[in-house]
Amino acid sequence: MRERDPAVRVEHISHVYVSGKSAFLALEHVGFTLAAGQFASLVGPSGCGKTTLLSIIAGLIEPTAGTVEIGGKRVTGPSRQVGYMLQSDYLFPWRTILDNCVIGLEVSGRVTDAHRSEAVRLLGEMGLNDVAGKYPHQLSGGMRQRVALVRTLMTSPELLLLDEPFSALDYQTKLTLEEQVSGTLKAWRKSALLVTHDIAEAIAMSDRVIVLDRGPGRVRRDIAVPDSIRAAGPLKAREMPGFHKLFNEIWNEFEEMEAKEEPS
Ligand SMILES: Nc1ncnc2c1ncn2[C@@H]1O[C@H](COP(=O)(O)OP(=O)(O)OP(=O)(O)O)[C@@H](O)[C@H]1O
Repeated sequence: MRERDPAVRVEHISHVYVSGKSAFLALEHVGFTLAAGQFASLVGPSGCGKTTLLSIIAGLIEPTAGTVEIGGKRVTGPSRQVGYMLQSDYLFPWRTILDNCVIGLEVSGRVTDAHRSEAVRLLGEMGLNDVAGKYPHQLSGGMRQRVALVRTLMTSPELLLLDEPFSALDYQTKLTLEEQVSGTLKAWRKSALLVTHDIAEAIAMSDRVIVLDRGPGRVRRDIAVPDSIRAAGPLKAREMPGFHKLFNEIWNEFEEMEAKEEPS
C-alpha cells in the first residue's frame, strides 16, 4: 500500500439481489473512504444492507455497480489484505487454540515456528495465557472471540471487517473486549470497519460513525467522533462529555428513518 492510499475507497456501490423473476435493490450509490489506520462503524436499521456492503468490500459478493479499492487496489475477489471477524467465532472444535490461530497461514502453506510463537505472544497480549494447547469448548465465548481476533491478525490483514463480533456476549465481556480489540488494532495500526446495532459501541470504538439509510442502503450521515471521546478509549468514552449528545444525534436519525416508514 502506498503512503497516501486510503485503506478502503467505496465508490457508487449499488447492489441488486436477483432471485428468479424478482429483484431487490439492497444498496444504492454508497460511497465513502476510510483512511489508513482509521476505525469506522456502520450503523443503520435492520436490513439496510450493512452485511451486504461488508461482503462486497471483502470481495465475497460482486456488486451490481460501483467499485471498491483496498490499499489502492481494486477488489475483484477475496484478498489476503482483508480479515473478517463475525458474531460466531468459527473455531474448529477438533483443533487446539494454537492450531486454530495459525489456520489462515496453514492454508497458504506458510506456518513456521516463529508464527506459532507469535500466536502464543498475541494470545498473551489478549489476556489468554496457557490456552494454546486447549480446545475451543474449554474456553468462554469472550475468550473464543479473542482467539478469533488473534487468528484474524495472524494473516496480517491491512483491513479488518468486524460484523457484530461482540453481539452474542454478555455486557461486561463485551465492554472488556471492545477495549482490548480497540487497543490491539490501534497498536497494530490496522484499519477497521465495524457493523453493529449498538450505537454506544459504535461511538466508543470509532473515529467515525457512518449511518446507512433504510433500504435501499445509502450513506445518510458520516459523523466524526470528537477527539476527546476517541482518546478516552471504549470503556471511558461512555462517561465523556459529548458522548450522550452524539448518541442522541444518531438515535434521532434512526427515529426519523422509522417515522418515514410509518404508514400515513
Ligand atoms: N442473498 C440474498 N438474496 C436476496 N435478498 C437478500 C440476500 N441477502 C440479503 N438480502 C436482503 O438485502 C437486504 C440487506 O440485507 P443485509 O443482511 O445486508 O442487511 P443488514 O443491514 O446487515 O441487516 P441486519 O442489520 O438485520 O443484519 C435485506 O432486505 C435482505 O433481506
